[in-house]
Amino acid sequence: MYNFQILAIASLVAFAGYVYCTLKGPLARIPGPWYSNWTDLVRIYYVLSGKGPSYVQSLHEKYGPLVRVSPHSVDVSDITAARTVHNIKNEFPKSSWYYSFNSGENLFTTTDIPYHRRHRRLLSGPLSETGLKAMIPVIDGKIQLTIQRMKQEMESRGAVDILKWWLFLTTDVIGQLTFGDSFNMLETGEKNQYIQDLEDLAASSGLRMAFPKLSLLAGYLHIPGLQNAEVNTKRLVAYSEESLERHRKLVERDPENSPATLFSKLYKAGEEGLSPAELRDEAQAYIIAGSDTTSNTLTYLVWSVCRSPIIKTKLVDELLTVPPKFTYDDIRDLPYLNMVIEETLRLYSAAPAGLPRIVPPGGTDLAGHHLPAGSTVSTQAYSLHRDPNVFPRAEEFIPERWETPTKGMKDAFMPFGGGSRVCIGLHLARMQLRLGTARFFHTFPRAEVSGLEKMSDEEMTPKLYFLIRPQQNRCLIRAW
Ligand code: HEM
Repeated sequence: MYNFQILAIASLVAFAGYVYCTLKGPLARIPGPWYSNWTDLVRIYYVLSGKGPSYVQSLHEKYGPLVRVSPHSVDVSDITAARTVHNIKNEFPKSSWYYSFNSGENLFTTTDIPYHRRHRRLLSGPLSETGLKAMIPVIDGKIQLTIQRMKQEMESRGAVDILKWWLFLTTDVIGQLTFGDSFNMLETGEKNQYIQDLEDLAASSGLRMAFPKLSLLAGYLHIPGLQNAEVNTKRLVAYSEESLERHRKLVERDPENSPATLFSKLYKAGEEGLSPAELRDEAQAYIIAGSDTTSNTLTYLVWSVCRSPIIKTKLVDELLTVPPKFTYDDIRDLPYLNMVIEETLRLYSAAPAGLPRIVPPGGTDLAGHHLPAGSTVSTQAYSLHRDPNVFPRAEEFIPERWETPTKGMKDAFMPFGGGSRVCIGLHLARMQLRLGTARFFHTFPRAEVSGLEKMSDEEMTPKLYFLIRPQQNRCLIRAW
């Protein structure tokens, strides 16, 4: 009986301590729903249902620009605060959550600032606009092949699944530019093992990101999605190692005649290059970050344009002003084409969810509140791009809003992130978006949304995971 009393008192004291710490916790005074002070489970529920960003946006609408989303993290939608968090000096490092992507340590996942600086310095040149010039013929060749394959599918099926073909395009492009060897999905019309593995990984990514610590134990716990992640990752790593080694040997043997890649000049290790293991892990980052992002953007762009005859006519009329055998230089600066791209990146940001960062030593003041060192602060493009004061009629697709963008619009626009961790592939992405859109509407000026196979507009309401995607993973267009 005596022992029971001691246990009861100890439990009561522990519980009171927990309540006290929670109510006096460092983020307890930040506005937010009461439960977010106690548990992360509600947020996780929405993340797993593909509604994380819209849930956080609903909290901003209710509680203001800084909102507590879990006991240890906040999200900020204030534009000045977002630019402070994503600054060029890397003062708010990425949180270790990025390691749950299971792609090793690379430019995208690393939290180590000196490592990031060195890799970014070495990898930026080939992905700059100038560095990419030499790659344009390869990229354009693959885009023209994509259009040809779309035409064939249109003839045999009566509609084209543009999501499928844009994904084959962007994956073949990044494969070619990374390994010097395409995945040949445009040619075969099928996904290979590498892409299957990537897709399986993406399917379990919600679970891994919602419960990052669980994925570390995946080898010991028999949880279906998580266990496969280990197998998929091993196969992806092996593929990258073999492909890079093959290309490295080719470059050694015949440097003049081997296909140039984004890594060609980095094969030598040491200060001026990256080791084989480092290159392998960067290859993973490129393939993962450089495929679905661009293909989903192209898909939402074509679908949005096809839904509006006025927008489509304006775009097609502009494309008729360039020579029939146009090159990238002919279309690069077409005003309306670029407005359509900006509006797609705003409304259908490929990476709409929170980008978590750690508050540096000394803490910080954001949007009128103090955040202590070590807490997690996120910003999400989904909210920044829907600020009604900056983007009136924010839920509507209006390319014309980019005709004379205000400073507020430019500051709030963060589809590629910002500061020192801004997307390194943004020039490559823009190149594919411009050429892909121009070639598509030049070839199919009367394209419209198809109703074949029960395709509906509701299907295109995006699932909002870390990346955006249509509900049924397809988008049928009558391309003619
Ligand atoms: C429309 C297409 C794309 C979108 C919307 C997009 C979006 C983003 C965003 C939002 C980030 C920042 C993530 C963060 O701060 O947590 C990022 C980083 C990154 N992206 Fe992209 N991306 C696109 C295309 C590409 C392509 C084609 C590549 C291929 C090279 C790529 C490679 C990367 C890498 C390596 C990083 C990490 C950069 C660093 O931390 O220094 N992305 N991207």
